[in-house]
Amino acid sequence: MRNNLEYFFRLPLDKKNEFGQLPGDLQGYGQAFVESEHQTLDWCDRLYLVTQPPKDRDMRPWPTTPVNFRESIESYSSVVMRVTCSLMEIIAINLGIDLEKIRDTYVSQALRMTYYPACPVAHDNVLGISPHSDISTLTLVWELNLVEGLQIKRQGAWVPIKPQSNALVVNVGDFLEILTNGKYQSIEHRVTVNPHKERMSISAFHLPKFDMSVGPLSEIVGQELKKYKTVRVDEVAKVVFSSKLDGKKTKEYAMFNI
Ligand SMILES: O=C(O)CCC(=O)C(=O)O
Ligand SMILES: [Fe+2]
Repeated sequence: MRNNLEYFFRLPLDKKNEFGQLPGDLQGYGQAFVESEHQTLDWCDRLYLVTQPPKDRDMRPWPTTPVNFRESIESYSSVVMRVTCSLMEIIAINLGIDLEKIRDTYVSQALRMTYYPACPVAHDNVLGISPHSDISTLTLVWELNLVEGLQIKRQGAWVPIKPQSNALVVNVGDFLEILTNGKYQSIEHRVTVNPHKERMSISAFHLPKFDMSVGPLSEIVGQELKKYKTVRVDEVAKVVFSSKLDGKKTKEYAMFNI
């Protein structure tokens, strides 16, 4: 997978554009979230694909170069889905809830593969990815070439996450925060640029079924006050995925404080 992704990102632009995003569709190769000519762009290239469940796949933007790329995306997708299922089982036990109650909340998966070129004229305003929290239940991030850049916000300060070989970073997403009425909190994060080294990562977002609504689980809320409204997943996703990632904007749409 690592070699295939690297090979793909190094192809000439016209070859990559054969699998480019089409207007109105987020899937494929490109720089998402370009709203205006005046906005600051994130310093990265992306390949975004919906990978699970298999019936939701649109194969058009799945690259055919290198030849076994599709196969490796498919097997990577199933492996991270299995890891996610195990993590969600542990989370359900930890919360003292029946897994069946949340099984539908991580059945969809999308992979965002990102290439961050080295940025020799690093500038304070340039970021690999602007601060945001993920619109997911759980996100598993693989920092494939072990280059630093990912940072999480902890007690108001940015803390670098040191890449580990043979390890994935697990981010709690906004839907898990909503479902658990804030018991699990989504994490704000960003990616900084590196003046010398390029960086590659794959984020696997696990999301609820698109046509369902998600709100705090009654078993978890109990006598507490509900902190979030019940929202339709497709509506939240439409708003968030079509706007530039930005911590505040995501929170505005996803946190739903009453
Ligand atoms: O590149 C990374 O390490 C994280 C990327 C990320 O936050 C995202 O794709 O949402
Ligand atoms: Fe993220």
